[in-house]
Order: sequence, then structure tokens, then C-alpha cells
Amino acid sequence: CEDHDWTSPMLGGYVNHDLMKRHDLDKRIQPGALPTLPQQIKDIHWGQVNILSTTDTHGWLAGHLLDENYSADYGDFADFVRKMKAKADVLGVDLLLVDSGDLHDGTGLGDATTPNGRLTLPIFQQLPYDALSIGNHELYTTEIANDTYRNFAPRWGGRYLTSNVDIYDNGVRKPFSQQYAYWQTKFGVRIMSFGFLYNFTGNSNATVVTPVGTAVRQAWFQQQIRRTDIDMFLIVGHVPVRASTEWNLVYAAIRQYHPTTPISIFGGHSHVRDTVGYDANALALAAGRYCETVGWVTIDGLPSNVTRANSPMGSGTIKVTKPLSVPNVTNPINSSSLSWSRQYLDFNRPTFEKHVASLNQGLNTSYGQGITKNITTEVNSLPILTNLLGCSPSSYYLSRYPISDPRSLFYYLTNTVFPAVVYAEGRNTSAYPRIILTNTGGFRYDLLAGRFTIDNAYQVNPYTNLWQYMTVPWSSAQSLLARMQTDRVYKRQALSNDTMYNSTTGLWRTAGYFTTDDFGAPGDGDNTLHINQGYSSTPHYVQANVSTANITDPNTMVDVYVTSFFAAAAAAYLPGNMTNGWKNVTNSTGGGFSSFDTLPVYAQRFWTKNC
Ligand SMILES: Nc1ccn([C@@H]2O[C@H](COP(=O)(O)O)[C@@H](O)[C@H]2O)c(=O)n1
Ligand SMILES: [Zn+2]
Ligand SMILES: [Zn+2]
Repeated sequence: CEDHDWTSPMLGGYVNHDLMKRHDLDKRIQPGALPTLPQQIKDIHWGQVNILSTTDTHGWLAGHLLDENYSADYGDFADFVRKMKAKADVLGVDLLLVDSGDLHDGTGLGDATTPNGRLTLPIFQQLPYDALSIGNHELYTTEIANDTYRNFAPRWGGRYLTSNVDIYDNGVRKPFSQQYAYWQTKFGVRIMSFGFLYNFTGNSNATVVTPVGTAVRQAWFQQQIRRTDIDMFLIVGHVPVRASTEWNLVYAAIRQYHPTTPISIFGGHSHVRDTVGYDANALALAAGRYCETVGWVTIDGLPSNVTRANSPMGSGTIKVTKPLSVPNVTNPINSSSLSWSRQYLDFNRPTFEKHVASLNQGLNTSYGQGITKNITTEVNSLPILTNLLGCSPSSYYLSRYPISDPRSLFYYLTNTVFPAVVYAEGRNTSAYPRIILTNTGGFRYDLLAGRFTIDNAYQVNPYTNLWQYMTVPWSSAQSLLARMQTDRVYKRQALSNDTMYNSTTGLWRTAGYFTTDDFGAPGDGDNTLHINQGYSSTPHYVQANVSTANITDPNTMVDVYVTSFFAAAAAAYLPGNMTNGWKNVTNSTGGGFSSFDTLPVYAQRFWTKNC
């Protein structure tokens, strides 16, 4: 059933072909703007068990048309997985595929449909995932939670794992999906799997998230971890891998009964590439975000009663070098006969082609090409996505520059966009001083120069949190921002369009991820060598100040603007804790004005349409 009708030339000459074959989602690509760069992609090690992982895809299944590093779509990825499985068969080793949740909220293809995910979920479901966990984005609304429960979770034959999430089904509280799975790989490795969500509290009341510390004390969990017929724990979870209370609890609970059994954890939610070593036999990897990264973990040296494969034990195998000290685990093992490797693969076709090249079959099959065709058709079925709202005059970056830099998205929002469009009717004069706060986590992706469409609006901020305001004395308003900066801040990594040519190798480096994790030197885990373009951390909230500069009297009344997402939290710091004191900002037709609407409204009013 394989088609070998198109084999791309290696690396150079690839991108233009790829762009031509796919949809016309974003016409902002200028001719020549995306160079076809041969880059240095490292070989990967194959072990006895090999695991591909994705997380936080957030609907980016059509790929990144503006960034060559991540330009593959889910059809290309589907072919990659299929060919990697074929390669594993040739080598006589196991190849597994896992995902750690957050499928919704982030692109027009995913979000501009009813229900949310109507087009993206069927595409995602065509991939042969072996274990999946739920993300917080599956639980914010009852509609998405119910759709996930009824239509998505049952699709995975017992491998959609929700160890600490329940749902009310016609008023009866039930586990959302399977709490664990015990299974054997093709080559006989006996696996115990769990799927956790971090201690999330923003879910709708249709579901219940049990704190991980409680879940690991429950009878069903205790019963499963006491089993002795387990060669490896393979755990998926929508939980950041670094400094995680939740993972520490899961790890410690397992280690009580299995002091040395390998534990491979696949986390998420933090949108970064990272790998943490818990001990010499336990590792946790996070595979980034938005179809930019495929995680790759290999394990060698599993017990001898497991069918041993003809694994090519090439270079690249590494050992855990920095065991963590985890509460409740005394003497974590710091050496073992197992060895592990990890890589973060860029989500592009040259990467996929390279790693299956030894099969001499190219990448494409009718399976993946069919998915790509589907994506094209579906994007074209939503013409609203490509409608031009305006031309962004520059690129404004989420986390590449500090928020005080005019190239920062937050600088642009707070100095230019919010003052111009976020105000209640008639209250945009200096008679009504304003402060306008946003949570930075609502902004998800860079705002790039050139064409700005509804699809880009979803990418930058997909949330329909309503703008609201309340009038309070300056004495309260002036300290609000500082008081709000209390939540956890998850680090986001940044992208850049910079490139560098190495005349000795004849290869290019583009700016992209340059990851420091618990293994090897910085950049060691990145499968493609990138220029490290730096990263600037962002506070949890930022604020625009409008007509407040000359206020001296603390009793001066000031309008405070927030969104419904954090209005209750902000009210706690305002006089009288007036949660119900917020009034909605209305749009030109009297409806609500949301965080999602903000840039489109600004674009239509202030940007040209010549781009
Ligand atoms: N209605 C909402 C929901 C969430 N957010 C922001 O998104 C962050 C969570 O996204 P992950 O992909 O990291 O799970 C959350 O921390 C909020 O900042 C929002 O703004 N509005
Ligand atoms: Zn996410
Ligand atoms: Zn998340």
C-alpha cells in the first residue's frame, strides 16, 4: 500500500515543493523569504525500546508555513511514524508513539469550527498513538470535555489515560477514561502506563481533577504499582517535567515498590523542550509545543527475559548524569545497566526523511499524503481563515526580547494596541484614566510582519475571555499589577529568522531551539543544530497605563480593565473584593469584546491592507 511517487531531494530544494503541494493557508510568505537551507541534522540512536512523543499540539496540524524549521504537517508526520515503525521492524526493536495532551486552542483550523476541534481531531486520530493523556485545554469548557469523553477518548482502545480526572456522566461521577493500561509491546516488553494531569483547577464543573498526591494513594493505583510483572513504566501526563511536585509524587510512589524498574515519563504543558533525570533508571521528557518538536527517547538493557533485539548500539547513548533528590526516595540509584538517549527532532520533512532514509523508500505513502490532502481541503473549507484583516507593520515576539523592548509583543500590546482599542464606550478620554491588564499566558505565538488573518489571530490569542472594567481609587489600582504577579510562570522559548552559513560544512544554521536539559552539553539534545537566539522571561501579567502619569491624589478614580479569565483573581485585590463589580466592555454592535477580538479590531482600524 505504499506509494513511492515522490521522494524529495535531501534537504536543499525541498521547501518550495512542500509549500506548493499544500494549502494556501497564509499568503504572507514572500517569494524568497524562506530560504531552502541544508542544515545539519544528527543521526539518532536506536535502542531496544524507542519512543516518539508529541505534546501541546494545540491544533497546529497544518504545520508552520512561515517557519521552515517546523514546516511539516500531520500527514508528513503520519508517514514518518509509519516508516519509523517499518524501520523498527527491520531492526527488531519496539517503536512507540505517545502524546501528552492539549489538542485544542491555538489555530483557526482547530478553533474556528463547532465543536472546537471538529476538523483537527479526526486528523490527529489517524495516528497510531500507543498512550495519550488529557490536557487542561480538554477541560476548560463542558462542551469540549464532553466531546473528548464521548467521542475522542473511546477511540484509543483503552490507552487514553486519565488517572486523576473524573467526569459527571448524566450526574454520575465516573473516571473520565481508563486510569491505567497494562500491555506488552510487539517485542514482549511488559508495560504499565498511567496518564496524569497537573493539579489543574480551571476546569468546568463537568469534570473533577483529583490532586496527583491523592490519586497515587488510591486503592486502584496502589494495587497496580504492587504488581511484579512490569518491565517498564511508560507514563504520559500533562505536567511540566522540571521541578514538578506532581511527577515527584508519582515517581516516589512507584519507587516504593520498584526501586530500579525503568520509568519513562512524557510530560507537557510547559511548551518547552526539556528532559529531567530522576535517577539512573527514570527520565522525563517534554516535547515542546505546536508541532515544532517530536521527542525521541531510547532505552537499552531491559531485563533479559524480554526479547532482545538486534539493536544497533551506536554512539549517542547517554547515561543520567544528574540524579535528582526527590522527597520520599532514599538513595535513588545513580548507576545501572540501562542506557538511555534523547533527542528533540524538528518537525520538518528533511528531518523525517533523514531518519527513514535507510529504508530507501522515501517518506511519502498514500496514508500520509491522504491526510495532507484532507488538511488542504479542510483549510479551504474555512475561507474566513485567510481573509486579510490588515498588514502587521513589524514582527512582535512573544519571548525573544524583554517586555521593555519595542520588538516585544507585550510592549506593542501595552503601549499601542490596548490603549487604542480597549475601553468602554465613551471612556477613552483623559477624563477616564485607565489601566489595562492581561495575563501573558493568553498570548501564545509571535505576531509576524505582513498579512494578518483570523488564523493568525487564533495563533496569537485564541481565547474569548471578555474584557471587563471596574472604577476604583488609584490607591488600589496602582498596586494591582504587582499583586497579580503571583502565579507560576511557565517558560516559553522563542523563534527567530536568523541564519548562519558554515562554509566548511556547506551547511546552514537557522535560529531555533537550543536546549539545555539534564543530559550532555547545551544543544546536545536538539537533533538539528540551531543558533541559540536567546530567551527573555515574561512576568505573568503586563499592564497598559493610559492617562495615569499625572495622578498624584490616591483618591483619583481610575478604570481597571481585566479579562474574565482573571477578573475574580484581580477583584480579590480591589476594594471590597467586588467580584460582581465588573462591567463588560461592549463591541460596536453591543456584544462582548474579547481577548481574541483585540488584535483583529486593531488591525482593521489601524493597519493598511497593502501587503
Ligand atoms: N480561557 C483561557 C484559558 C487559558 N488561558 C491561558 O492559557 C494558559 C494555559 O495554556 P497551556 O497551553 O499552557 O495549558 C493559562 O495559564 C492561561 O495563561 C487564557 O488566557 N484564557
Ligand atoms: Zn499547552
Ligand atoms: Zn496545558
